[in-house]
Parts: sequence; C-alpha cells; structure tokens
Amino acid sequence: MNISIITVGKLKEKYLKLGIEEYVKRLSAYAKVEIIEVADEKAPEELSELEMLQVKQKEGERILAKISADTYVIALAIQGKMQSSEELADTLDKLATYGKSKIAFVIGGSLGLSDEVLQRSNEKLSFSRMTFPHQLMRLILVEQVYRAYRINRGEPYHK
Ligand SMILES: C[S@@+](CC[C@H](N)C(=O)[O-])C[C@H]1O[C@@H](n2cnc3c(N)ncnc32)[C@H](O)[C@@H]1O
Repeated sequence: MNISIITVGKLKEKYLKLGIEEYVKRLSAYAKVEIIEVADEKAPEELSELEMLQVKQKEGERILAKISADTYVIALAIQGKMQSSEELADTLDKLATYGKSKIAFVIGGSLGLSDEVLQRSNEKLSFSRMTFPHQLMRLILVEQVYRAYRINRGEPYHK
C-alpha cells in the first residue's frame, strides 16, 4: 500500500522530526509511506474572515494538486468522525481488501483545511474534539497508522 501524508508547511521542531522518522522507518515494513509538504501561505496574526478563507483556499489548491484521481483521501478534521485504533486498523484493512492501493491522509495548516479539500476527501477523521498543532498531528498520525498495521498483523504492541 502507498500511503502519503500531505501536510502544510515545513516541519521545524527537531524532536518531532526524529519521532516521525522513527515511525516512518517502522512503517516501511508494511507500507510505502511518503510525507509531502506543500508550502504554507504567509499570514499575519490578524486576518479578516475573507483573508482566512483565501489562505485556506490557496493551501488547499496545493494539497489537491498532490492527489491523484484514484487516491482514497482521509482528511484529518476536528469535526470529523472519531475512531478507535482498532476501527482505523479495520478501515485500512478494508481499503487494502477492496484494492485501494493509494491512500492520502491530509493535515491542514494553522487555519485548517479548505472546503474544497474536505469535499474531495472520502472520509474525515477526528482524533478528538481537541485542537492539536498541525506539526504534532503528523507524529500522532504516523504512530496510529503504525499501530493499525500492528493490530492488523496480530503483532504485539504495548496497549
Ligand atoms: C491547528 S489545526 C487547525 C485548526 C483550525 N481552527 C480547524 O478548525 O481546523 C491544523 C490541522 O491539524 C489537524 N488537526 C488538529 N487537531 C485535530 C484533531 N483533534 N483531529 C483531527 N485533526 C486535527 C487538522 O487537519 C487541522 O486542519
């Protein structure tokens, strides 16, 4: 399976980079994982509603340009559907069974995802109603995807 994780902006914090590299390395036993960073739109602190919409739309266009028509898209969204780790494992297992070989997880920038990206997504996945920084979200996501593969293989992993 080919999994891409599409994110906005460059990852700066070293501790996050190290953690993500570790899980991507572990995941390489199960899937081909690629992290795609699209440029973030420079935005001052104070933005009008319209300006925020424009930032999300520009970032959204860059995200959509990285998604092929045959890709199953899972958008990370606070208001999306919450799943247990076992349910996420089941989702990935079913996608593989139905021959979906390309999956993209999409994480929004600091203002979130545009409506266009949410509309393109096949499902919206929430990790709780709390807001996580988008860079930390990458680490949480790769750990959960790794956990999902361990669950599907029946391999031991600390609870
Ligand atoms: C800082 S958050 C954006 C916050 C923005 N106000 C919103 O409502 O989307 C950046 C991105 O991280 C992801 N994210 C943050 N918290 C999340 C959560 N609890 N569940 C799923 N995704 C989350 C989403 O993709 C979001 O677009």
